[in-house]
Parts: sequence; C-alpha cells; structure tokens
Amino acid sequence: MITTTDLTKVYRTRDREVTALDGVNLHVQEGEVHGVIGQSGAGKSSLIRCVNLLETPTSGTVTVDGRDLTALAGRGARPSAALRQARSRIGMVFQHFNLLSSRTVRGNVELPLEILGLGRAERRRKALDLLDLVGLAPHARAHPAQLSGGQKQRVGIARALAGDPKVLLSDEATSALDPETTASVLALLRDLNRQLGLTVLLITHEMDVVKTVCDSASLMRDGRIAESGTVRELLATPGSALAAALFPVGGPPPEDGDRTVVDVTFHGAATGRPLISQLARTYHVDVSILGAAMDTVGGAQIGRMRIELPGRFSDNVVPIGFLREQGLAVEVVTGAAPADAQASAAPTKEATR
Ligand SMILES: Nc1ncnc2c1ncn2[C@@H]1O[C@H](COP(=O)(O)OP(=O)(O)OP(=O)(O)O)[C@@H](O)[C@H]1O
Repeated sequence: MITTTDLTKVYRTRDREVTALDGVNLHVQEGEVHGVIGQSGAGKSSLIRCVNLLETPTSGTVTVDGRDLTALAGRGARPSAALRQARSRIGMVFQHFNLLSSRTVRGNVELPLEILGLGRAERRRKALDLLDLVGLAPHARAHPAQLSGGQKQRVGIARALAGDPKVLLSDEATSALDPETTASVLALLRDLNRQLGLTVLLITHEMDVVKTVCDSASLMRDGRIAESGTVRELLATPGSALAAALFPVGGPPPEDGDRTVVDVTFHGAATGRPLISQLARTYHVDVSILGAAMDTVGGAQIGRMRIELPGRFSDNVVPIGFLREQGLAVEVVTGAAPADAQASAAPTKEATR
C-alpha cells in the first residue's frame, strides 16, 4: 500500500547540508499498522512528511495505493491538482493536534470537507458521523480549549478521516498524552484499522506504542531503515535490536564457558506446550531457565525464554534441532555456534509471512 524506493531527503541551508533520509526502502502492506521507531534525528518525521509529499523528496519515489506521488508532484512550489486529490485520500494526525481554536469541534472536522467542496448539509452530516465514530459526538459544539488532550486527538483523527482515506499517517500522535489516554487513542487507531481496513503508518519513539498496536515495524537509524519486518519476523531474526527492545528476554548475560545459551521464541499454540520439559526428558539434558517472559505483541501471544544447556554448541546440535522442528525460533547466544547455525535459526521472510 505504501512503498518508498531509494528515498532521500537532503535539507540544504546556507551553510550546511543535512541528509535526513539516505536511501529509504519501506514497504507497508495494505491493512497493516506499521510503526517506524528510532531516536531523535533518525529521520522519522522526514520520512512521514515525504510519504504524503508535505516535504519534497530530493530523490527516490513514493507510491501510495498504486499511485506514484512523486510523479504527480509537478515542478512548481504549488502541488498539482492530481497530487492534492491523491493527498486527500491520505489522512494525517499530528502530535500537537493542529486544531483551529476559533472553530468548534464540528467546524474543525468540516474544514477538509469544505476544501473538498461538499455542501453545508453534507458536511454537517459527515462531520457528525465521524465524531460519532471517534466517540465525540456529544462534544460537537465545544471548542478545542474545552477538551482534554485525548479528546483533541480524537478530533484530529476524525478530521484526518474526512477524505475517506485508505491510509492514515500518524506523526507521534500520542507523544503529548498520558499513558492512559495514549492507550485509548491507540485502541481507537486499532479499531479504525480493523473496521475501515485503514493502513496506518505511525512514527513514534516509544517502544510500547509499537508493542501495543503494530503488526510490523521498522527501526530507523541515521536516515536509513536498519531493520524492518512483522513483529514475528523480527523476533525470529537473530541479533535484531528491535526484537530485543520490543521483548527483552531477561536473564543474566551469557558467560563464556562449556555451556550453550539459547533464546527461544514461542508463538501461538506453542506457548501452551511443555516443550522444554519434553526436551529435557527426550535428550536427558539438564535445562536451566535463565529468564522468561510472556507478552502480547501486536495482538498475538508470544513467549521468550533464555535457557542454558550443558556443553558447547556442537554437543547440543540435536536438542536445538528438536526445538526448531517444533517450530520455535532459536537464537544461539553463546556456546561457539557456527555462523550458519545463527542464520538458520531465522526463518526466511516468505516462510514467516
Ligand atoms: N527543515 C529542516 N531543515 C534542516 N534540517 C532539518 C529539517 N528538518 C529536519 N532536519 C534535520 O534532519 C534530520 C532528521 O530529522 P527528523 O525530524 O526527520 O528526525 P526524527 O527522527 O523525526 O527526530 P525527532 O524524533 O526528534 O522528531 C535531523 O538532523 C534534523 O536536524
């Protein structure tokens, strides 16, 4: 639904150049909630602003719902009519809501409908429907100053939905909100994603946001995508920084020695099976559990466990193979595993999709 190809953005000021995006290849599937996470200055805002061409990319292409927006951009400072039309199908939600204080809640939601040329009665009807959808119909006549932060963001979301978008872009939509309000706004985004089939691209610096609402995520670093994939793929990727941050496995850091430490990730039905005790019984190995956690990530139950087996990796090839045969992702953390053993712990992208 959203694809960027070799996207670059270089900001040029009088005395310097900043490369904010350095060849970004992002792919967000239709109907997904995709989170882009990264430290301050990594290029997240530049990316989301290039996706709807609020910023003009320096090079590369942006395709949304099959349309190459970069080709529609035209050459002048003003966006072409075709780009404005395409953009009206991409909703955007902002961190600081960007509501007009002089207008009522309903008036704010009506604004994009005015720009789209809808008549007064139709605007009113549609704005009230949208406010109903976000749970704010009783506040239609209030002004933004009379609302809480969470309510303001709901107005921002209703306004973003005015053009019947297929894609919603969210630029740190919950960063200014307290944790409880954040949870309710994220639940609303999730509901809209499911009810309307909206594809959501959100940027955030909070791992909890990714964990709560995203089906897939990308980690940005220095203007590049360092890692990208579904939550399941990331958890199956050895050494994934995003997986480690999303779901810290816990347990003491592995020490060198005559032992093999592996991180095992369980998904779905496997979380309820006694695989570790089966492993111990079948192969007569003493398994020590160094750390374990269960959590719900992107709506799916996931368990991770760090276990220790006596002996080096070469002594444990068969028990590790047993765990992999049960469909578990196994990352050998220590025990002198050969490099290809690490690689084979990760199912391919195709296999896990
Ligand atoms: N309009 C601009 N002019 C010049 N440099 C800019 C401009 N906008 C962003 N930058 C620079 O581009 C780089 C990426 O910034 P960007 O805002 O995209 O990162 P970010 O990951 O969203 O950061 P944050 O989380 O702090 O918002 C930074 O070095 C920033 O200083």
